[in-house]
Amino acid sequence: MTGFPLAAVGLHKSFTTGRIETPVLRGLSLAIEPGELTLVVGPSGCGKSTLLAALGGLMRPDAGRILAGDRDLTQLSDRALDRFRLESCGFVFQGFNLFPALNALEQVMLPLGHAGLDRQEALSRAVDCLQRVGLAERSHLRPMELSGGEKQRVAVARALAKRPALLFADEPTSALDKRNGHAVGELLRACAHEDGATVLCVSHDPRLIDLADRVVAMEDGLIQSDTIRVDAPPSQEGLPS
Ligand SMILES: Nc1ncnc2c1ncn2[C@@H]1O[C@H](COP(=O)(O)OP(=O)(O)OP(=O)(O)O)[C@@H](O)[C@H]1O
Repeated sequence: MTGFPLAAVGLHKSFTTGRIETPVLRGLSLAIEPGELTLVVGPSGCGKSTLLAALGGLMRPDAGRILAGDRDLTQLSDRALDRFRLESCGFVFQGFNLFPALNALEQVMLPLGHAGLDRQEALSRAVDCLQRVGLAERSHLRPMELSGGEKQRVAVARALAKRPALLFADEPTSALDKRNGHAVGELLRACAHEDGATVLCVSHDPRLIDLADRVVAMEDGLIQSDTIRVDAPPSQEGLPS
């Protein structure tokens, strides 16, 4: 699905633990575009995941607006926000969020069923995406039988299979070796460049900087720098299956 512009306008978010209120986003504004892989980098705790959660409609900010195409997510009811996520968003979470009882193929197929695809189409997309992340031979295995890196690749396949307009990935290569990390980065980039999705990725991984169209650096809940990259990406290495 082709993406659409997404913008945070003056976002504020604080978390309160006991009596201590910690401001995490401090009036942050950022606009990202379809067809681009935007990478958000910055020190641990600076608010990257909080920004991603807000832009993906997973968390409501305390103040500010989130414009997704022609909608302001902060004005939507919980139900409308759930629908927005279901229809438009794919997520790769830091903790992978896989279901213990499902094998890799079922993990990828499940959200496709929720999105209304028939079983045959869901199966064909799931098989294709598991192959693209190099897991064709391991699609019958459950999370407890998979390595951390394999689980992460299942989570990536699940998000890609949905062909979302907006793709959010939080540290999607943290458990991956050089080759698989690069290949997942290439897949995120292809999702933006070939499918036209709006792709936002949060990462410490320097391999992704080379693949990103734009690198946004955060510090203390604000944008510190915003760099459009013009370098040609390295060639695709492909994945073992
Ligand atoms: N639900 C929450 N309740 C309380 N504090 C939270 C919550 N979520 C995040 N925080 C705090 O907000 C701050 C920013 O967290 P966030 O996960 O956005 O940072 P980050 O830049 O993504 O960090 P990392 O690179 O380590 O993942 C941290 O101090 C974190 O402890």
